[in-house]
Amino acid sequence: MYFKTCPVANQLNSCPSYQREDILESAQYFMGVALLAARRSRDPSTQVGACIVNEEKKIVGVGYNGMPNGCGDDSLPWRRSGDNPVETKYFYVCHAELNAIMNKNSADLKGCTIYVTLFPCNECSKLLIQAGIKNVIYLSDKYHKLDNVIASKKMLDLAGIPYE
Ligand SMILES: Nc1ccn([C@H]2C[C@H](O)[C@@H](COP(=O)(O)O)O2)c(=O)n1
Ligand SMILES: [Zn+2]
Repeated sequence: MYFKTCPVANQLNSCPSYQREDILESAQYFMGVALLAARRSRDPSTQVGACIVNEEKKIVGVGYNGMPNGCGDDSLPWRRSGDNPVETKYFYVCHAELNAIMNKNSADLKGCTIYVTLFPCNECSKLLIQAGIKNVIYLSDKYHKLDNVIASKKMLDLAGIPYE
C-alpha cells in the first residue's frame, strides 16, 4: 500500500500530496482499542473492553473486566457457577465500562461516546448515564435476552442515549 502508483505523477509514491487511503475509520479504531483492552482480561469465559472517546475524538478512558485493585487475580474466583454465589466471579468482577470510567484522564465524561465490546449491563448503564455519556457503540449483544440487558436498554431509552 505504501508503493501505490501516484495517479498524478504516475510514479511510485513520489507525489508530495500522496497519502494512504485505506486507513482505519475512527469507529473501527476506537472499537479496535476496546478489543485490544479486552485481551488484558483474565476472565476465562468473556473478555470485555471499553474505550471512551470525547467530542474531539480523543480517547479519555480505556478499561477491561477484571478483579478490583489489590484483590489479586488469584484470590477471587473466576468460575461462573457454584453452590454459593459468593464462590462465583459475579460479586467481584469490575466491568470494563466501570474501569474505563474510573481510568478517565479528563475532568468529566459529559458528551462522550463509549465503544464497548459487549452491551452494557444495567449497573454499567446507570454509571454511563450518570457520567453524562451520550452514545453507546457496542459489538456483541449476546446477552440480549437477560433481564439485566433488557433493564439496561430501558434506562438508556429513557435517558435518550442511543445505542448502535
Ligand atoms: N457489559 C459487560 C458485561 C459483562 N462484563 C463482564 C463481567 C464478567 O467478567 C464477564 C461476563 O462473564 P460471563 O457471564 O459471560 O461468563 O464480562 C463486562 O465487563 N461488561
Ligand atoms: Zn456492567
